[in-house]
Amino acid sequence: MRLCNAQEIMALDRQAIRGLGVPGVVLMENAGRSCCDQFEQAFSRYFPGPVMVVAGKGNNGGDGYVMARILAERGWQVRTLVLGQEASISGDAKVMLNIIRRLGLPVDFVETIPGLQNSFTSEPALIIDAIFGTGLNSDVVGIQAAAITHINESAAVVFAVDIPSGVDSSTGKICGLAVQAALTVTFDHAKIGLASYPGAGQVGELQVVDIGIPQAGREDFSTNVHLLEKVEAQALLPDRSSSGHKGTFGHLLIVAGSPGKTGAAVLAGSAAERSGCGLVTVAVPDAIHDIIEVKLTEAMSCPLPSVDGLISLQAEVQIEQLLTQRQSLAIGPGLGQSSGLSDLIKSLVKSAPVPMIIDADGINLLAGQLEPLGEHREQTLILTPHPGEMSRLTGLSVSEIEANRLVVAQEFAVKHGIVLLLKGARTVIAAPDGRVNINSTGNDGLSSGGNGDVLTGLIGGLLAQGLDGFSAASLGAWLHGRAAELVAASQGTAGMIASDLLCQLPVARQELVKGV
Ligand SMILES: NC(=O)C1=CN([C@@H]2O[C@H](COP(=O)(O)OP(=O)(O)OC[C@H]3O[C@@H](n4cnc5c(N)ncnc54)[C@H](O)[C@@H]3O)[C@@H](O)[C@H]2O)[C@@H](O)CC1
Ligand SMILES: [K+]
Repeated sequence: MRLCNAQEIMALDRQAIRGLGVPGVVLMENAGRSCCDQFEQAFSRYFPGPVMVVAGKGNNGGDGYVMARILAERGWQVRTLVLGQEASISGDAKVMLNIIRRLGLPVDFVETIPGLQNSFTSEPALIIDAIFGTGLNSDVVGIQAAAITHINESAAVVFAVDIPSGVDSSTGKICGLAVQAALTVTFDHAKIGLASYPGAGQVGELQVVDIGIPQAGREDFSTNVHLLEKVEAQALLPDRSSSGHKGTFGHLLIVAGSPGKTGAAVLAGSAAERSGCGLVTVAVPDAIHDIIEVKLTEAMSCPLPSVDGLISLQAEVQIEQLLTQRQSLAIGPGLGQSSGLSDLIKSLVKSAPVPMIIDADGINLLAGQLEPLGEHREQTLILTPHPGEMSRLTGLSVSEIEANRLVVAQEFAVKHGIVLLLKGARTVIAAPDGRVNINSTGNDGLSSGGNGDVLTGLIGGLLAQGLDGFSAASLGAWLHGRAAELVAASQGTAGMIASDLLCQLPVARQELVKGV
């Protein structure tokens, strides 16, 4: 699903209104009416209410006045609370406000927090949040903040117009606080903030409705952010010839593992086997090679020279030799930390002749020394940090990263010319050219050790099958999340372990192949 930011939707509105002459009140009427249709469809069991529309001073409030009028016409008991003086409402919103005033529908204007408290004394069954939409441009304070607190503390079911008030529509950042909605109806396009956490957590069910912005005039409109749903994931599947052999489907080299972390190497190797790639070699420190030999069945293994159990810098020659006959490299899971490993990673980033994915300890080994990222060959480079690793890479705090996941990932990818996959609920995948996918699959069962190793092996395997970095990372994230959903369908999420995902990876892929 295409996602747009506030500027993009405003540009579309402007083009419709100024460029094509579609009156703004027509769009507002359509928006309010579509909201009413969705509202009634979802909440008919609450008929006839009471319903309270809480309106801000802008056009989001204007949509709220339209809803108040249409719902009242349809028999609902509606009253409207405007956060501001009547004289402060202008433009299209004023036109719509005037109509409900002339109709004699109940409207209160409140300017103070004590006034607001009086207005919330009678509890509505349903609240329509029309305080802020795409026009929100700073943290919410004062009466609007108090209104949002009242809405969230109320037992009423909440419907959000366009976006839950307080969520930044361009980023998903919560501007101080935000309405928690049960249903959000948004206009023309889903906004980035509705799909990207933390804002996505405020949305409830999401519906996108047409409000009559013409298709004509959109020729120049392109958005570079997408919600990665099944249809988008399907388009990323690598070609697979039925007459292919193991050499056709690529050979991945995984460099991973250390004493105490053999499982990371095994999980990455096993996931790569389940990715559809033809051959997998797992190269580990010689100190643990015997263990890996026992644990891995289909994948090949290879011992690398080690110091104190960790792969040493001397391994570089052997890795380069192996890479001459491999199509991709995955490095990082369970590697441990040493200065030799740090030098090895930096050197491989610069010289690896194949697409490469770096995860876990591989990322930590790069932290604070990002210069090599700018020197990597023309080959694809993918980094897959969780927010803690992203914090070490960028110097930002985890809360700063989590508050602005999309922008942080996008800026890093563009700045360093790499693919950056930021893990977490709604994983963000950012390309060096600024494109971003927000993954739609997954669940909290993925919040346990080893799942990142599975993702690394899976993406490495997709790279070996010839996908470009952005596609491999995106498809890998989708399949990984979908596999977790399939596991959860039979056993729930608590107690799900990383190896549970392995058998479900081909099932998830098959869903895409078959389009079921
Ligand atoms: N432009 C159009 O043609 C249409 C717009 N529509 C609605 O209009 C909305 C956008 O309307 P607006 O641009 O008027 O903006 P909003 O209604 O989202 O916000 C109202 C105003 O609040 C002010 N504001 C921003 N941040 C604030 C803060 N933290 N504290 C206090 N005040 C703050 C801004 O000046 C803004 O104009 C959309 O979300 C949608 O609901 C729809 O009616 C469809 C048509
Ligand atoms: K809203």
